[in-house]
Amino acid sequence: MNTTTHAAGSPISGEGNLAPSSIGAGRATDSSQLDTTHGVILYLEDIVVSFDGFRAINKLNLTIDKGELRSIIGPNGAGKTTMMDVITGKTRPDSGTAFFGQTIDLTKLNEAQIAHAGIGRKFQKPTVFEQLSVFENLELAMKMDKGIWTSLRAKLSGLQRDRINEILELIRLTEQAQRPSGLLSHGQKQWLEIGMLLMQEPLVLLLDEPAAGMTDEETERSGELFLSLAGEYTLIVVEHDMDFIKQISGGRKVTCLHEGSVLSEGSLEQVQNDERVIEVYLGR
Ligand SMILES: Nc1ncnc2c1ncn2[C@@H]1O[C@H](COP(=O)(O)OP(=O)(O)OP(=O)(O)O)[C@@H](O)[C@H]1O
Repeated sequence: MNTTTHAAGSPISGEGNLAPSSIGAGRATDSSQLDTTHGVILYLEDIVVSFDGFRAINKLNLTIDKGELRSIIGPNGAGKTTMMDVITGKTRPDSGTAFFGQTIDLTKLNEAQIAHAGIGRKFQKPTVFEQLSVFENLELAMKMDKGIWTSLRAKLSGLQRDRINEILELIRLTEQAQRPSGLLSHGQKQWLEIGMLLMQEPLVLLLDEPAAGMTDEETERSGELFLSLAGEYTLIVVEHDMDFIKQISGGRKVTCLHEGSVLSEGSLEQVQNDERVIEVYLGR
């Protein structure tokens, strides 16, 4: 489920009218400024989110290490979207602890402040500026805080141009740089949006069902992209496509949510063989 508004759970709005939904409102924290002394970049403890008395998140505990590529799975309604809403400040938890690094209390910040601190989110539906070229979309993402038209008119420095070219390579859209982004395939739009997130130099990227609607080839390319980003960035990927999870997880941890808390966590093999996961999610 990908609601943009919440009936309860203390909605905190903050997205501008012109900005695509994945774009945060400013520069990210320098990675050297974030205190990850114990290797932990995101720490959720006993998080509870209720909607009219129903606990969508029920004493959720989750610890993500810096540089991790964590896959989150679970049946519909397990609380995956709500968990991301809590991390990004879209929904304020009723109770519990949520820390970014050792010192940044996410429950005290709004969406824009959290984006600024270095947590970027990509929603399922690509929201690029279709009339603008791929290059211009990346350019805008970098300079969003100045406003759209000022941004487009302002001259790029050599360093900024290099950065855009670097991202174009990474998302494999160098050859499409001058094309209007509306002409890209669904998969290419998704990569462009990831590129737009990267322009803001986030430390953590939250990705909601990134493989949805992609061809097999695009899905595989996305997997390669995520694997190349892990380490330098921390990625949290919510996904239902088990082949994709298999590609990106390797020996990495996978978390299965159910009824608002962690049902199982471990390697994909461990989670897939967990009787409780088979029961509620994977089936026999
Ligand atoms: N704004 C809301 N008001 C009331 N109930 C809500 C609201 N948002 C989510 N819920 C409920 O909370 C539970 C968790 O929903 P959530 O969208 O987080 O699950 P999910 O794991 O992301 O599911 P899916 O895989 O279908 O996207 C569901 O039962 C959902 O109906």
